[in-house]
Amino acid sequence: MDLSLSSSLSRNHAPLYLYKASSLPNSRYPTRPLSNFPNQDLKPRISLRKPLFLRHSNNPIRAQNPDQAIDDGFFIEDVPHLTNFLPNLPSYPNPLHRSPAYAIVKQTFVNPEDVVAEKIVVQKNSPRGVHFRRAGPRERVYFKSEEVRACIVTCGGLCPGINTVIREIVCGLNSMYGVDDILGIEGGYRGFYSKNTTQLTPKAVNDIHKRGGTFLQTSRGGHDTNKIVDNIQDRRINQVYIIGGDGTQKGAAAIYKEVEKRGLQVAVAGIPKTIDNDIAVIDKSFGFDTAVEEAQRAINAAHVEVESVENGVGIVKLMGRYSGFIAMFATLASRDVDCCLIPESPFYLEGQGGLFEFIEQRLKENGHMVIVLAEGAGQDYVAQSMHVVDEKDASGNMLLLDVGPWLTQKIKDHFTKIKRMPINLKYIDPTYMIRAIPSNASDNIYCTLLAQSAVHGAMAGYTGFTVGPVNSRHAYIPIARVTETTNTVKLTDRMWARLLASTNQPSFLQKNEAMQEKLDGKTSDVINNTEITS
Ligand SMILES: Nc1ncnc2c1ncn2[C@@H]1O[C@H](COP(=O)(O)OP(=O)(O)OP(=O)(O)O)[C@@H](O)[C@H]1O
Ligand SMILES: O=P(O)(O)OC[C@H]1O[C@](O)(CO)[C@@H](O)[C@@H]1O
Ligand SMILES: [Mg+2]
Repeated sequence: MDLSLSSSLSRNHAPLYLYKASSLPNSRYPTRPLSNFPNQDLKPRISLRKPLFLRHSNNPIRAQNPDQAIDDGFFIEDVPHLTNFLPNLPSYPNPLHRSPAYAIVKQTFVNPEDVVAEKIVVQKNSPRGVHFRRAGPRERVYFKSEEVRACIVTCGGLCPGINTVIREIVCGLNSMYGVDDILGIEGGYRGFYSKNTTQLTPKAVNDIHKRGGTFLQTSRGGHDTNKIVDNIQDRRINQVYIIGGDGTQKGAAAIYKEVEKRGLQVAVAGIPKTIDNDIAVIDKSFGFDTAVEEAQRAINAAHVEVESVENGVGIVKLMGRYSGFIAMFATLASRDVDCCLIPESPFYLEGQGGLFEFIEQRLKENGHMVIVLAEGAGQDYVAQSMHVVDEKDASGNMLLLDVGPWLTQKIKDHFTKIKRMPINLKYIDPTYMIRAIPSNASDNIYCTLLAQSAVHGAMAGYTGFTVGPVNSRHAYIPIARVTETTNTVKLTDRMWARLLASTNQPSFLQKNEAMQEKLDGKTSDVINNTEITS
Protein backbone atom coordinates (compact mmCIF):
# COMPACT_ATOMS: atom_id res chain seq x y z
CA MET A 1 0.00 0.00 0.00
CA ASP A 2 1.43 3.39 -1.00
CA LEU A 3 1.68 5.72 1.93
CA SER A 4 4.65 7.70 0.67
CA LEU A 5 2.93 10.77 -0.65
CA SER A 6 3.97 13.32 1.93
CA SER A 7 6.88 14.62 -0.07
CA SER A 8 4.86 15.16 -3.21
CA LEU A 9 2.17 16.88 -1.20
CA SER A 10 4.60 19.17 0.49
CA ARG A 11 5.93 20.23 -2.89
CA ASN A 12 2.56 21.18 -4.10
CA HIS A 13 -0.63 22.29 -2.48
CA ALA A 14 -3.20 21.58 -5.11
CA PRO A 15 -4.22 18.15 -3.82
CA LEU A 16 -6.09 19.30 -0.79
CA TYR A 17 -8.49 21.30 -2.92
CA LEU A 18 -10.11 18.09 -3.91
CA TYR A 19 -12.85 17.72 -1.44
CA LYS A 20 -16.22 16.29 -2.08
CA ALA A 21 -18.32 19.01 -0.55
CA SER A 22 -21.07 18.89 -3.15
CA SER A 23 -22.31 15.66 -1.70
CA LEU A 24 -22.62 17.16 1.77
CA PRO A 25 -26.19 17.88 2.73
CA ASN A 26 -26.91 21.58 2.18
CA SER A 27 -23.35 22.11 1.08
CA ARG A 28 -22.45 25.59 -0.11
CA TYR A 29 -19.11 24.47 -1.43
CA PRO A 30 -19.24 22.72 -4.77
CA THR A 31 -16.55 20.23 -5.63
CA ARG A 32 -13.97 21.89 -7.78
CA PRO A 33 -12.96 19.97 -10.88
CA LEU A 34 -9.42 18.69 -11.00
CA SER A 35 -8.70 20.70 -14.14
CA ASN A 36 -9.06 23.94 -12.16
CA PHE A 37 -5.85 23.23 -10.36
CA PRO A 38 -2.27 23.05 -11.46
CA ASN A 39 -0.12 19.95 -11.16
CA GLN A 40 -3.08 17.70 -11.53
CA ASP A 41 -0.69 14.89 -12.46
CA LEU A 42 -0.31 14.24 -8.74
CA LYS A 43 -3.66 12.46 -8.74
CA PRO A 44 -4.43 13.68 -5.27
CA ARG A 45 -7.92 12.25 -5.10
CA ILE A 46 -6.48 8.81 -4.60
CA SER A 47 -3.15 9.54 -3.00
CA LEU A 48 -4.37 11.93 -0.37
CA ARG A 49 -7.38 10.11 0.78
CA LYS A 50 -5.67 6.80 1.27
CA PRO A 51 -3.54 7.69 4.26
CA LEU A 52 -6.15 10.04 5.70
CA PHE A 53 -8.62 7.25 5.53
CA LEU A 54 -6.22 4.63 6.75
CA ARG A 55 -5.36 6.59 9.83
CA HIS A 56 -8.92 6.39 10.90
CA SER A 57 -9.91 3.01 9.66
CA ASN A 58 -9.66 -0.30 11.39
CA ASN A 59 -11.16 -2.03 8.43
CA PRO A 60 -8.40 -3.28 6.12
CA ILE A 61 -10.79 -4.27 3.37
CA ARG A 62 -12.33 -0.87 3.03
CA ALA A 63 -8.95 0.76 3.41
CA GLN A 64 -7.65 -0.92 0.26
CA ASN A 65 -10.20 0.87 -1.83
CA PRO A 66 -9.56 4.61 -1.80
CA ASP A 67 -12.91 5.41 -3.38
CA GLN A 68 -14.57 4.02 -0.35
CA ALA A 69 -12.58 6.47 1.70
CA ILE A 70 -14.37 9.23 -0.20
CA ASP A 71 -17.64 7.75 0.93
CA ASP A 72 -16.50 8.11 4.49
CA GLY A 73 -17.90 11.63 4.42
CA PHE A 74 -14.52 13.31 4.78
CA PHE A 75 -14.27 16.83 3.35
CA ILE A 76 -11.67 19.53 3.30
CA GLU A 77 -12.63 23.13 2.82
CA ASP A 78 -9.30 24.40 1.71
CA VAL A 79 -7.77 27.80 1.19
CA PRO A 80 -6.20 29.08 -2.04
CA HIS A 81 -2.49 28.84 -2.73
CA LEU A 82 -0.40 31.16 -4.88
CA THR A 83 0.51 28.23 -7.15
CA ASN A 84 -3.15 28.02 -8.20
CA PHE A 85 -2.62 31.00 -10.44
CA LEU A 86 1.20 31.12 -10.50
CA PRO A 87 1.99 27.46 -11.19
CA ASN A 88 5.71 27.99 -11.74
CA LEU A 89 6.38 29.80 -8.50
CA PRO A 90 9.64 28.50 -6.99
CA SER A 91 9.76 27.34 -3.38
CA TYR A 92 12.59 27.40 -0.85
CA PRO A 93 13.49 25.55 2.35
CA ASN A 94 11.82 27.13 5.37
CA PRO A 95 14.38 29.22 7.32
CA LEU A 96 13.04 27.64 10.51
CA HIS A 97 15.20 24.64 9.52
CA ARG A 98 18.11 26.72 10.83
CA SER A 99 16.39 28.24 13.86
CA PRO A 100 18.12 27.45 17.17
CA ALA A 101 14.76 27.92 18.94
CA TYR A 102 13.26 25.07 16.96
CA ALA A 103 16.38 22.90 16.96
CA ILE A 104 15.04 20.22 19.29
CA VAL A 105 11.36 20.56 18.48
CA LYS A 106 10.01 17.11 17.68
CA GLN A 107 7.98 18.25 14.72
CA THR A 108 8.73 21.79 13.59
CA PHE A 109 6.69 21.55 10.43
CA VAL A 110 3.04 20.73 10.13
CA ASN A 111 2.41 17.49 8.35
CA PRO A 112 0.87 18.47 4.99
CA GLU A 113 -1.95 16.04 5.62
CA ASP A 114 -2.90 17.52 8.99
CA VAL A 115 -6.42 18.86 9.09
CA VAL A 116 -8.66 20.21 11.81
CA ALA A 117 -12.19 18.89 12.22
CA GLU A 118 -14.97 21.46 12.24
CA LYS A 119 -17.10 19.31 14.52
CA ILE A 120 -15.40 17.66 17.44
CA VAL A 121 -18.40 15.82 18.81
CA VAL A 122 -19.51 13.10 16.45
CA GLN A 123 -21.33 9.81 16.65
CA LYS A 124 -19.71 6.48 15.93
CA ASN A 125 -21.35 6.10 12.55
CA SER A 126 -21.63 9.72 11.49
CA PRO A 127 -19.71 10.97 8.42
CA ARG A 128 -16.29 12.35 9.25
CA GLY A 129 -17.40 15.79 8.14
CA VAL A 130 -15.76 19.08 7.22
CA HIS A 131 -12.10 19.78 7.95
CA PHE A 132 -9.81 22.75 7.54
CA ARG A 133 -6.11 22.79 6.81
CA ARG A 134 -4.08 22.93 10.00
CA ALA A 135 -2.15 26.17 10.51
CA GLY A 136 1.57 26.21 11.14
CA PRO A 137 4.99 26.29 9.46
CA ARG A 138 5.57 24.30 6.29
CA GLU A 139 8.79 22.64 5.11
CA ARG A 140 8.95 24.90 2.09
CA VAL A 141 8.10 28.55 1.65
CA TYR A 142 7.20 30.51 -1.47
CA PHE A 143 9.01 33.73 -0.62
CA LYS A 144 12.70 34.48 -0.19
CA SER A 145 13.01 36.33 3.14
CA GLU A 146 14.91 39.24 1.62
CA GLU A 147 12.24 39.67 -1.06
CA VAL A 148 9.31 39.92 1.33
CA ARG A 149 7.66 43.28 1.67
CA ALA A 150 4.78 42.84 4.10
CA CYS A 151 2.14 45.27 5.27
CA ILE A 152 -0.33 45.30 8.15
CA VAL A 153 -3.65 47.14 8.33
CA THR A 154 -6.30 47.31 11.05
CA CYS A 155 -9.96 48.12 10.28
CA GLY A 156 -13.30 48.40 12.08
CA GLY A 157 -13.89 48.91 15.81
CA LEU A 158 -11.32 48.45 18.54
CA CYS A 159 -10.70 45.27 20.44
CA PRO A 160 -8.19 44.36 23.17
CA GLY A 161 -5.18 42.65 21.62
CA ILE A 162 -4.94 44.36 18.22
CA ASN A 163 -1.55 45.76 19.16
CA THR A 164 -0.36 42.33 20.28
CA VAL A 165 -1.30 40.88 16.88
CA ILE A 166 0.55 43.72 15.11
CA ARG A 167 3.59 43.21 17.34
CA GLU A 168 3.68 39.48 16.84
CA ILE A 169 3.30 39.68 13.04
CA VAL A 170 6.28 42.02 12.94
CA CYS A 171 8.35 39.99 15.42
CA GLY A 172 7.28 36.66 13.91
CA LEU A 173 8.19 37.68 10.37
CA ASN A 174 11.48 39.05 11.61
CA SER A 175 12.64 36.41 14.06
CA MET A 176 11.33 33.29 12.34
CA TYR A 177 11.76 34.27 8.69
CA GLY A 178 14.35 37.05 8.72
CA VAL A 179 11.96 39.55 7.10
CA ASP A 180 12.74 43.18 7.82
CA ASP A 181 10.63 45.10 5.33
CA ILE A 182 7.27 45.53 7.01
CA LEU A 183 4.99 48.50 6.41
CA GLY A 184 2.20 49.77 8.63
CA ILE A 185 -0.83 51.03 6.70
CA GLU A 186 -2.37 53.75 8.81
CA GLY A 187 -6.05 54.43 9.38
CA GLY A 188 -7.67 51.29 7.95
CA TYR A 189 -8.33 50.41 4.32
CA ARG A 190 -8.33 54.00 3.14
CA GLY A 191 -4.77 54.32 4.45
CA PHE A 192 -3.58 52.28 1.47
CA TYR A 193 -4.30 55.13 -0.90
CA SER A 194 -4.56 58.23 1.26
CA LYS A 195 -1.65 58.07 3.69
CA ASN A 196 2.04 57.41 3.87
CA THR A 197 3.17 54.13 5.37
CA THR A 198 5.31 53.68 8.46
CA GLN A 199 8.15 51.19 8.72
CA LEU A 200 7.48 48.58 11.39
CA THR A 201 10.47 47.06 13.16
CA PRO A 202 10.61 44.81 16.23
CA LYS A 203 11.99 47.78 18.13
CA ALA A 204 9.18 50.11 17.02
CA VAL A 205 6.50 47.68 18.17
CA ASN A 206 8.28 46.32 21.22
CA ASP A 207 5.95 47.81 23.84
CA ILE A 208 2.72 48.24 21.97
CA HIS A 209 1.02 45.15 23.40
CA LYS A 210 0.83 46.97 26.71
CA ARG A 211 -1.49 49.57 25.20
CA GLY A 212 -5.10 49.38 24.15
CA GLY A 213 -6.33 50.54 20.75
CA THR A 214 -4.43 50.13 17.52
CA PHE A 215 -0.94 51.44 16.94
CA LEU A 216 -1.85 51.80 13.27
CA GLN A 217 -5.19 53.54 13.79
CA THR A 218 -8.38 52.26 12.25
CA SER A 219 -11.41 53.43 10.31
CA ARG A 220 -14.73 52.34 8.88
CA GLY A 221 -15.63 52.71 5.19
CA GLY A 222 -13.13 53.63 2.49
CA HIS A 223 -12.70 50.18 0.98
CA ASP A 224 -11.91 50.68 -2.70
CA THR A 225 -10.58 47.37 -3.98
CA ASN A 226 -8.94 48.67 -7.13
CA LYS A 227 -7.25 51.60 -5.45
CA ILE A 228 -6.00 49.32 -2.67
CA VAL A 229 -4.59 46.70 -5.04
CA ASP A 230 -3.08 49.42 -7.27
CA ASN A 231 -1.32 50.62 -4.20
CA ILE A 232 -0.18 47.16 -3.18
CA GLN A 233 1.29 46.82 -6.66
CA ASP A 234 2.86 50.29 -6.68
CA ARG A 235 4.51 49.73 -3.33
CA ARG A 236 5.66 46.23 -4.32
CA ILE A 237 3.97 44.71 -1.29
CA ASN A 238 3.77 40.90 -1.47
CA GLN A 239 2.22 39.95 1.89
CA VAL A 240 -0.87 41.71 3.24
CA TYR A 241 -1.99 41.09 6.84
CA ILE A 242 -5.49 42.39 7.48
CA ILE A 243 -6.83 42.58 11.04
CA GLY A 244 -10.55 43.21 11.37
CA GLY A 245 -14.09 41.96 11.79
CA ASP A 246 -16.65 40.55 9.37
CA GLY A 247 -16.67 43.67 7.17
CA THR A 248 -12.87 43.75 7.08
CA GLN A 249 -12.70 40.07 6.12
CA LYS A 250 -15.12 40.69 3.24
CA GLY A 251 -12.77 43.46 2.15
CA ALA A 252 -9.83 41.04 2.44
CA ALA A 253 -11.65 38.54 0.20
CA ALA A 254 -12.20 41.27 -2.42
CA ILE A 255 -8.51 42.19 -2.30
CA TYR A 256 -7.48 38.56 -2.68
CA LYS A 257 -9.76 38.11 -5.70
CA GLU A 258 -8.38 41.20 -7.39
CA VAL A 259 -4.80 40.11 -6.66
CA GLU A 260 -5.56 36.73 -8.24
CA LYS A 261 -7.19 38.40 -11.24
CA ARG A 262 -4.05 40.45 -11.79
CA GLY A 263 -1.84 37.39 -11.23
CA LEU A 264 0.23 39.02 -8.50
CA GLN A 265 2.46 37.09 -6.10
CA VAL A 266 0.73 38.59 -3.07
CA ALA A 267 -0.40 36.53 -0.07
CA VAL A 268 -3.50 37.96 1.63
CA ALA A 269 -4.03 36.84 5.23
CA GLY A 270 -6.98 37.83 7.41
CA ILE A 271 -6.81 37.87 11.19
CA PRO A 272 -10.36 37.94 12.60
CA LYS A 273 -11.07 40.65 15.16
CA THR A 274 -14.36 41.38 16.88
CA ILE A 275 -15.26 42.30 20.39
CA ASP A 276 -18.73 40.87 19.83
CA ASN A 277 -17.38 37.33 19.23
CA ASP A 278 -19.69 37.15 16.23
CA ILE A 279 -17.26 35.60 13.73
CA ALA A 280 -18.37 32.19 12.55
CA VAL A 281 -16.33 28.96 12.61
CA ILE A 282 -13.59 30.06 15.05
CA ASP A 283 -13.85 29.12 18.72
CA LYS A 284 -13.66 32.65 20.09
CA SER A 285 -12.31 35.97 18.96
CA PHE A 286 -9.27 37.55 20.59
CA GLY A 287 -9.92 40.20 23.22
CA PHE A 288 -13.26 38.69 24.09
CA ASP A 289 -12.08 37.28 27.42
CA THR A 290 -10.41 40.57 28.29
CA ALA A 291 -13.65 42.44 27.55
CA VAL A 292 -15.72 40.04 29.64
CA GLU A 293 -13.26 40.47 32.49
CA GLU A 294 -13.45 44.26 32.26
CA ALA A 295 -17.24 44.09 32.17
CA GLN A 296 -17.08 42.49 35.63
CA ARG A 297 -15.88 45.78 37.03
CA ALA A 298 -18.95 47.61 35.77
CA ILE A 299 -21.25 44.85 37.02
CA ASN A 300 -19.54 44.87 40.41
CA ALA A 301 -19.95 48.64 40.63
CA ALA A 302 -23.64 48.36 39.77
CA HIS A 303 -24.09 45.65 42.37
CA VAL A 304 -22.31 47.62 45.10
CA GLU A 305 -24.41 50.69 44.31
CA VAL A 306 -27.78 48.97 44.31
CA GLU A 307 -27.26 46.80 47.37
CA SER A 308 -26.40 49.92 49.35
CA VAL A 309 -29.78 51.56 48.79
CA GLU A 310 -33.43 50.63 49.05
CA ASN A 311 -35.02 49.19 45.92
CA GLY A 312 -31.83 49.60 43.95
CA VAL A 313 -31.98 48.70 40.25
CA GLY A 314 -28.68 48.64 38.33
CA ILE A 315 -28.49 48.55 34.55
CA VAL A 316 -25.18 47.84 32.81
CA LYS A 317 -25.06 48.23 29.04
CA LEU A 318 -22.44 46.16 27.23
CA MET A 319 -21.41 45.85 23.60
CA GLY A 320 -22.99 43.32 21.28
CA ARG A 321 -24.78 44.49 18.17
CA TYR A 322 -26.37 41.29 16.98
CA SER A 323 -24.67 38.79 19.27
CA GLY A 324 -25.09 38.81 23.03
CA PHE A 325 -21.96 36.86 23.91
CA ILE A 326 -20.32 39.56 26.02
CA ALA A 327 -23.51 40.09 28.03
CA MET A 328 -24.09 36.35 28.40
CA PHE A 329 -20.54 35.51 29.52
CA ALA A 330 -20.26 38.57 31.76
CA THR A 331 -23.51 37.54 33.42
CA LEU A 332 -22.46 33.92 33.84
CA ALA A 333 -19.12 34.96 35.28
CA SER A 334 -20.49 37.50 37.72
CA ARG A 335 -23.35 35.71 39.55
CA ASP A 336 -24.51 39.14 40.73
CA VAL A 337 -26.73 39.61 37.71
CA ASP A 338 -30.46 39.05 37.98
CA CYS A 339 -31.37 39.46 34.34
CA CYS A 340 -29.46 39.44 31.05
CA LEU A 341 -31.07 40.89 27.92
CA ILE A 342 -29.51 40.06 24.55
CA PRO A 343 -30.44 40.70 20.90
CA GLU A 344 -31.20 37.04 20.24
CA SER A 345 -33.89 36.86 22.92
CA PRO A 346 -36.60 39.49 22.48
CA PHE A 347 -38.04 40.63 25.79
CA TYR A 348 -41.18 42.49 26.78
CA LEU A 349 -41.89 44.78 29.69
CA GLU A 350 -45.48 44.57 30.76
CA GLY A 351 -47.82 41.84 31.87
CA GLN A 352 -47.33 38.33 33.07
CA GLY A 353 -43.81 37.00 32.52
CA GLY A 354 -42.60 40.49 31.57
CA LEU A 355 -39.57 42.41 32.82
CA PHE A 356 -41.52 44.79 35.11
CA GLU A 357 -43.12 41.90 36.95
CA PHE A 358 -39.71 40.26 37.39
CA ILE A 359 -38.08 43.45 38.70
CA GLU A 360 -40.88 43.91 41.24
CA GLN A 361 -40.53 40.33 42.40
CA ARG A 362 -36.73 40.62 42.80
CA LEU A 363 -36.99 43.90 44.68
CA LYS A 364 -39.47 42.31 47.07
CA GLU A 365 -37.21 39.28 47.57
CA ASN A 366 -33.75 40.91 47.67
CA GLY A 367 -34.26 44.67 47.85
CA HIS A 368 -32.06 45.19 44.78
CA MET A 369 -31.30 43.80 41.33
CA VAL A 370 -28.83 44.11 38.44
CA ILE A 371 -29.71 43.95 34.74
CA VAL A 372 -27.08 43.41 32.04
CA LEU A 373 -28.18 44.74 28.71
CA ALA A 374 -26.51 44.10 25.35
CA GLU A 375 -26.59 47.16 23.12
CA GLY A 376 -28.49 45.30 20.39
CA ALA A 377 -31.20 43.97 22.70
CA GLY A 378 -34.80 45.01 22.16
CA GLN A 379 -34.08 47.10 19.06
CA ASP A 380 -37.47 46.40 17.46
CA TYR A 381 -39.13 47.21 20.73
CA VAL A 382 -37.29 50.55 21.09
CA ALA A 383 -38.04 51.40 17.47
CA GLN A 384 -41.75 51.02 18.12
CA SER A 385 -41.73 53.74 20.74
CA MET A 386 -39.66 56.39 19.02
CA HIS A 387 -39.47 58.06 15.65
CA VAL A 388 -36.66 56.28 13.89
CA VAL A 389 -34.52 57.40 11.00
CA ASP A 390 -32.31 54.64 9.66
CA GLU A 391 -28.74 55.75 10.08
CA LYS A 392 -25.62 53.90 9.01
CA ASP A 393 -21.94 54.21 9.84
CA ALA A 394 -19.28 54.75 7.17
CA SER A 395 -19.06 50.99 6.54
CA GLY A 396 -22.80 50.68 6.02
CA ASN A 397 -23.53 49.10 9.42
CA MET A 398 -26.91 50.15 10.79
CA LEU A 399 -26.53 52.48 13.78
CA LEU A 400 -28.40 51.09 16.75
CA LEU A 401 -30.97 52.88 18.87
CA ASP A 402 -29.73 53.46 22.39
CA VAL A 403 -31.61 50.86 24.39
CA GLY A 404 -29.90 51.82 27.68
CA PRO A 405 -31.51 55.21 28.41
CA TRP A 406 -34.76 53.97 26.83
CA LEU A 407 -35.02 51.03 29.23
CA THR A 408 -33.91 53.15 32.18
CA GLN A 409 -36.72 55.63 31.52
CA LYS A 410 -39.31 52.89 30.99
CA ILE A 411 -38.46 51.26 34.32
CA LYS A 412 -38.44 54.59 36.17
CA ASP A 413 -41.79 55.59 34.71
CA HIS A 414 -43.37 52.25 35.48
CA PHE A 415 -42.34 52.09 39.13
CA THR A 416 -42.70 55.74 40.09
CA LYS A 417 -45.73 56.78 38.03
CA ILE A 418 -47.73 53.57 37.71
CA LYS A 419 -46.70 51.43 40.70
CA ARG A 420 -45.99 54.37 43.02
CA MET A 421 -43.01 52.40 44.24
CA PRO A 422 -39.85 54.52 44.57
CA ILE A 423 -36.76 52.88 43.11
CA ASN A 424 -33.08 53.86 43.03
CA LEU A 425 -31.93 53.36 39.47
CA LYS A 426 -28.24 53.43 38.54
CA TYR A 427 -27.36 53.24 34.86
CA ILE A 428 -23.78 52.35 33.92
CA ASP A 429 -22.58 52.44 30.31
CA PRO A 430 -19.01 51.09 30.11
CA THR A 431 -19.38 50.44 26.35
CA TYR A 432 -16.01 51.66 25.11
CA MET A 433 -14.16 50.96 28.36
CA ILE A 434 -14.33 47.21 27.81
CA ARG A 435 -12.73 47.33 24.38
CA ALA A 436 -10.23 50.17 24.77
CA ILE A 437 -7.98 48.31 27.20
CA PRO A 438 -4.90 46.16 26.56
CA SER A 439 -5.46 42.42 26.28
CA ASN A 440 -5.01 40.19 29.30
CA ALA A 441 -2.35 37.49 29.56
CA SER A 442 -4.29 34.68 27.91
CA ASP A 443 -5.50 36.91 25.08
CA ASN A 444 -1.88 37.98 24.55
CA ILE A 445 -0.87 34.38 24.01
CA TYR A 446 -3.88 33.79 21.76
CA CYS A 447 -2.95 36.88 19.69
CA THR A 448 0.62 35.58 19.37
CA LEU A 449 -0.60 32.26 17.98
CA LEU A 450 -2.93 34.01 15.53
CA ALA A 451 -0.15 36.26 14.29
CA GLN A 452 2.32 33.41 13.92
CA SER A 453 -0.24 31.22 12.15
CA ALA A 454 -0.90 34.05 9.69
CA VAL A 455 2.83 34.54 9.07
CA HIS A 456 3.46 30.81 8.53
CA GLY A 457 0.48 30.63 6.15
CA ALA A 458 1.57 33.59 4.06
CA MET A 459 5.19 32.43 3.89
CA ALA A 460 3.96 28.99 2.78
CA GLY A 461 2.14 30.66 -0.10
CA TYR A 462 -1.42 30.36 1.15
CA THR A 463 -3.62 33.31 0.39
CA GLY A 464 -7.23 34.46 0.75
CA PHE A 465 -7.43 32.83 4.15
CA THR A 466 -8.45 33.67 7.69
CA VAL A 467 -6.68 32.12 10.66
CA GLY A 468 -8.32 31.00 13.85
CA PRO A 469 -8.73 28.22 16.36
CA VAL A 470 -11.26 25.54 15.50
CA ASN A 471 -11.76 23.23 18.44
CA SER A 472 -8.58 24.65 19.98
CA ARG A 473 -6.40 23.91 16.93
CA HIS A 474 -5.38 26.79 14.69
CA ALA A 475 -6.55 26.38 11.11
CA TYR A 476 -6.57 28.17 7.76
CA ILE A 477 -10.19 28.87 6.89
CA PRO A 478 -11.52 30.14 3.54
CA ILE A 479 -12.57 33.75 4.13
CA ALA A 480 -16.08 33.16 2.78
CA ARG A 481 -16.69 30.62 5.52
CA VAL A 482 -16.23 33.23 8.25
CA THR A 483 -18.19 35.99 6.53
CA GLU A 484 -21.24 34.21 5.19
CA THR A 485 -22.83 33.72 8.60
CA THR A 486 -22.63 35.43 11.94
CA ASN A 487 -22.03 33.71 15.23
CA THR A 488 -24.93 34.36 17.57
CA VAL A 489 -26.06 33.04 20.94
CA LYS A 490 -28.25 30.00 20.33
CA LEU A 491 -31.17 30.09 22.71
CA THR A 492 -31.53 26.36 22.20
CA ASP A 493 -27.95 25.65 23.37
CA ARG A 494 -27.14 24.62 26.89
CA MET A 495 -25.11 27.78 27.58
CA TRP A 496 -28.21 29.98 27.45
CA ALA A 497 -30.03 27.46 29.64
CA ARG A 498 -27.16 27.73 32.14
CA LEU A 499 -27.64 31.47 32.18
CA LEU A 500 -31.41 31.20 32.70
CA ALA A 501 -30.79 28.70 35.46
CA SER A 502 -28.29 30.98 37.17
CA THR A 503 -30.36 34.18 37.01
CA ASN A 504 -33.81 32.63 37.19
CA GLN A 505 -34.97 35.39 34.89
CA PRO A 506 -38.03 34.96 32.69
CA SER A 507 -37.28 33.33 29.34
CA PHE A 508 -39.82 35.67 27.65
CA LEU A 509 -40.60 32.69 25.50
CA GLN A 510 -44.35 32.56 26.01
CA LYS A 511 -44.99 35.98 24.57
CA ASN A 512 -42.29 35.58 21.93
CA GLU A 513 -43.78 32.36 20.72
CA ALA A 514 -47.21 33.90 20.66
CA MET A 515 -45.81 36.87 18.77
CA GLN A 516 -44.10 34.59 16.31
CA GLU A 517 -47.31 32.69 15.75
CA LYS A 518 -49.09 35.92 15.15
CA LEU A 519 -46.43 37.00 12.68
CA ASP A 520 -46.76 33.64 11.00
CA GLY A 521 -50.50 34.26 10.74
CA LYS A 522 -51.32 31.20 12.81
CA THR A 523 -53.44 33.09 15.35
CA SER A 524 -55.61 36.11 14.86
CA ASP A 525 -55.87 38.49 17.78
CA VAL A 526 -54.96 36.38 20.78
CA ILE A 527 -52.27 38.76 21.81
CA ASN A 528 -52.81 42.09 23.43
CA ASN A 529 -50.67 44.01 21.01
CA THR A 530 -50.71 47.27 22.93
CA GLU A 531 -49.00 45.52 25.79
CA ILE A 532 -46.19 44.35 23.57
CA THR A 533 -45.65 47.62 21.81
CA SER A 534 -46.07 50.02 24.72
N1 LIG B 1 -18.71 43.87 1.87
C1 LIG B 1 -17.56 44.54 1.98
N2 LIG B 1 -16.67 44.55 0.95
C2 LIG B 1 -15.52 45.22 1.05
N3 LIG B 1 -15.14 45.93 2.15
C3 LIG B 1 -15.98 45.97 3.18
C4 LIG B 1 -17.23 45.27 3.16
N4 LIG B 1 -17.85 45.49 4.35
C5 LIG B 1 -17.03 46.29 5.06
N5 LIG B 1 -15.90 46.57 4.38
C6 LIG B 1 -14.80 47.41 4.82
O1 LIG B 1 -14.18 46.81 5.96
C7 LIG B 1 -13.78 47.80 6.90
C8 LIG B 1 -14.32 47.47 8.27
O2 LIG B 1 -15.71 47.16 8.22
P1 LIG B 1 -16.68 47.42 9.47
O3 LIG B 1 -16.66 48.86 9.83
O4 LIG B 1 -17.97 46.79 9.16
O5 LIG B 1 -15.95 46.70 10.69
P2 LIG B 1 -15.66 45.19 10.95
O6 LIG B 1 -14.45 44.78 10.22
O7 LIG B 1 -16.89 44.39 10.68
O8 LIG B 1 -15.29 45.23 12.49
P3 LIG B 1 -16.29 45.36 13.75
O9 LIG B 1 -17.69 45.23 13.23
O10 LIG B 1 -15.88 44.24 14.62
O11 LIG B 1 -15.99 46.67 14.33
C9 LIG B 1 -14.29 49.12 6.38
O12 LIG B 1 -13.20 49.85 5.86
C10 LIG B 1 -15.28 48.76 5.29
O13 LIG B 1 -15.29 49.69 4.22
O1 LIG C 1 -18.64 53.28 17.82
P1 LIG C 1 -17.94 52.40 16.87
O2 LIG C 1 -16.47 52.54 16.89
O3 LIG C 1 -18.49 52.45 15.50
O4 LIG C 1 -18.14 50.89 17.36
C1 LIG C 1 -19.31 50.41 17.91
C2 LIG C 1 -19.56 49.00 17.48
O5 LIG C 1 -18.40 48.24 17.31
C3 LIG C 1 -18.53 46.96 17.93
O6 LIG C 1 -17.72 46.97 19.04
C4 LIG C 1 -18.05 45.84 17.05
O7 LIG C 1 -18.82 45.67 15.94
C5 LIG C 1 -20.01 46.86 18.29
O8 LIG C 1 -20.27 46.09 19.41
C6 LIG C 1 -20.40 48.29 18.45
O9 LIG C 1 -21.73 48.52 18.17
MG1 LIG D 1 -18.66 44.03 11.84
